[in-house]
Amino acid sequence: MPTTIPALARDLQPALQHKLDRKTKPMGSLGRLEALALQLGLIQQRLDPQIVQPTMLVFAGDHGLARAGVSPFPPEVTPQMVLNFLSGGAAVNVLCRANGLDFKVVNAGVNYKFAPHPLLIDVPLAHGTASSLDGPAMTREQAELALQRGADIVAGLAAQGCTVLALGEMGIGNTSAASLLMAQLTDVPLADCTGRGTGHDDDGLARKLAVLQQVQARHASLSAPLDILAAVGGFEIAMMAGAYLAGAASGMLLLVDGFIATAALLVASRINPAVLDYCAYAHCSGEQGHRRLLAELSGEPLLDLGLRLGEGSGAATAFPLLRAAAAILNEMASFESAGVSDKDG
Ligand SMILES: Cc1cc2ncn([C@H]3O[C@H](COP(=O)(O)O)[C@@H](O)[C@H]3O)c2cc1C
Ligand SMILES: O=C(O)c1cccnc1
Repeated sequence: MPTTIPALARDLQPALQHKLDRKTKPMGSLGRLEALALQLGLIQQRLDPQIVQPTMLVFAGDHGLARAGVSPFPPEVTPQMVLNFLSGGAAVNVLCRANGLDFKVVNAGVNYKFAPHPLLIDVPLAHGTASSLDGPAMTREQAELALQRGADIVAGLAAQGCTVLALGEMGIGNTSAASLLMAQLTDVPLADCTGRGTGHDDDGLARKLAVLQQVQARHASLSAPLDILAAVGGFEIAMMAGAYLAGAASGMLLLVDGFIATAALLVASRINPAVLDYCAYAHCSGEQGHRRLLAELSGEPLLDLGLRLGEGSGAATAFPLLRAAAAILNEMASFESAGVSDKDG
């Protein structure tokens, strides 16, 4: 498991800032696009950062807890949606095509036997996690293996030259796992970490919270991030945590999606906080808890569109902002090159 993530070297910051400041615009007038450009330059350690083979990986896994009624949707939707991803019809497919991201699905542990497919990376750890109501969702060994598999997939992308990685997820019941992870790894009360997921009404939300309180009580004694991850799952979240760590270790910019993707990042950041230097936060999800979770990580979302889907849909939507940031740095004229007068002369 890659635990060595180089701290972001800041030596290039003055030169990058100067390059941005000499562009034909009032200083700072491109706002957060300038901050994004600076971050991309620092991550790549170059004044002309390049977006190469930007890739969306959607990790899918089933959750034993889903049988306890924590989601309004049945667990069968997880494999059905994976098949939808493979045929290119889901929201994330459409948004990746619209915005020029490569797309792959990772079977991290879905309760289904998939036929081989060019878009599928089929590396399941099991046919879904056990219910965290009855015991740990997975063994500690499975959690470690999941981190490693996620990391290995991303190391493969890095070898192909990928510089921007977005992660998405699919797994009925996974807002529950994400809420439990957040409550256990931060000081935020479980009720503030728990939302409507795929659309619970008030009664459904109350039932979900009651189940999650039982799960939390069962695992309350745990404090090590890997133990907590193993206790509440899921396989897709664990592989995403490993993927973030490997992406940072390879010097990729990591585009973070919604509530579940950010919960996976929270786990990764408790393993190695340096991962956070490599992250840009695509959006603030409508899911209760996400705004607070972003604040815990000091993450400022780029967009706030009321999206509450997951799959990587928010990351795919925000990706063009990254292209815009790189284009500003690489293609805009400077006061000198364009012969435009700067203020005071
Ligand atoms: C058709 C459909 C497509 C989805 N795409 C993402 N999710 C999202 O909903 C699930 C989490 O919500 P909960 O915890 O309430 O089950 C995840 O699979 C997530 O990615 C979907 C959910 C559904 C029903
Ligand atoms: O923000 C998310 O990732 C999210 C929110 C609701 C349901 N599924 C995912």
